[in-house]
Amino acid sequence: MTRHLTRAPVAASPSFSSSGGFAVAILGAAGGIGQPLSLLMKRHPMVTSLRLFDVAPLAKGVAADVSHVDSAARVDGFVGDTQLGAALHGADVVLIPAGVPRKPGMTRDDLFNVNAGIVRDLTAAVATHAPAAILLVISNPVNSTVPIAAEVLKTRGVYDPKKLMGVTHLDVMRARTFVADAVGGEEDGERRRASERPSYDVPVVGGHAGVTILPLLSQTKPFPRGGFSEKEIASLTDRIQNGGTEVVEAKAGAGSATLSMAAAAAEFADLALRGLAGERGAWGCAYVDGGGGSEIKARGLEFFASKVRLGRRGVEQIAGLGRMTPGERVGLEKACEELRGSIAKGKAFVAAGGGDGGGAKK
Ligand SMILES: NC(=O)c1ccc[n+]([C@@H]2O[C@H](COP(=O)([O-])OP(=O)(O)OC[C@H]3O[C@@H](n4cnc5c(N)ncnc54)[C@H](O)[C@@H]3O)[C@@H](O)[C@H]2O)c1
Ligand SMILES: O=C(O)C[C@H](O)C(=O)O
Repeated sequence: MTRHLTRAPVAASPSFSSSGGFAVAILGAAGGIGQPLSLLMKRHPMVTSLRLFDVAPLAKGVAADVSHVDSAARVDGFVGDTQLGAALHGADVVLIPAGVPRKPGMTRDDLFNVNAGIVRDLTAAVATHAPAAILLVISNPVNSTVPIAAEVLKTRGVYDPKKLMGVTHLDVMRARTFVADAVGGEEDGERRRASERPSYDVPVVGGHAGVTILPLLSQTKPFPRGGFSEKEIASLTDRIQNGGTEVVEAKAGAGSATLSMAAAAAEFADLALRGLAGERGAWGCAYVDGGGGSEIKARGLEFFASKVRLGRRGVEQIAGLGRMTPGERVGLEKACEELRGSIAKGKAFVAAGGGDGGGAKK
């Protein structure tokens, strides 16, 4: 473990919640997402301990680098299985962006063979060293990696469905951006001043892959004057569902979304931290156990992305799907059908291999 102090060391307590701050661990901190996410979490005013873990030795360099940013958080770098337990010990929030990203032509499910084992093993370590932490899974395919994490936590007897979330917030961020661009536009080629740019909230439910990404444009707030035309609905839905592929193709083999993902993960982690601190009104969309409420439960789907309110115990309230248009209902059918298979695949993976977590039991 390499320790970088940017302020006087805080007391060696497993959790700093009582002193007004939180301990955050990032597993996969040396990666494309992990690095900018480390920077953003270092700047978060509620973070007093930031643990940066990776199998790559670069995690120590990232920790050294980020530690020079002038904020309260103590930054520690950890490398390899033997340091994973120390990285996790007492963490309040654990973010997992570890795993391989897509290349052009691949689906997120094509990452399953590599990333399923990574998420399984890291979750096993979380179960041992930070069983009460809020666990935010970024690694793809999220629709399957979250069920994998749940099964591992169940095997270890520490599963709290309120504390496990798949991070789908990038879909929400994209929806906000694309809707604002479409509705606000740029007039006469002149760039609007930032203060004039309209801002919209669009719930995105379902999951995080292709047709499972279901933007509920009819629930956009504030609802744009004049609404959306059928053509706009079709093109916005398509762009939100394929935003990830747009970036994968633009990066041409060098990876997938990293910077926007780090921004989205940091924004979602902020909601989780605010919830932990007891703030009311920390609502966001995430892929959770029981998501979508009774309508989705009746379909037998255990996981679904929907609007959730975050609080001291993690997910404290799950919103129903609300009124949907006939077109959104068609989308819901497609999303549920695909999700059923992805969830089953994740669960079967753990059932076949056990939830013991291979090499990362520490
Ligand atoms: N949820 C989302 O919206 C979303 C968005 C973008 C990317 N992703 C996913 O996030 C993952 C990471 O993407 P990236 O671009 O950062 O990839 P990357 O290859 O740049 O970084 C991954 C990092 O994980 C590390 N790693 C691998 N195995 C590990 C282990 N067992 N323990 C700790 N660290 C380990 C690697 O060393 C590397 O530093 C991918 O699966 C990608 O598909 C998800
Ligand atoms: O598209 C990917 O593979 C990465 C991520 O899931 C995204 O939506 O950007």
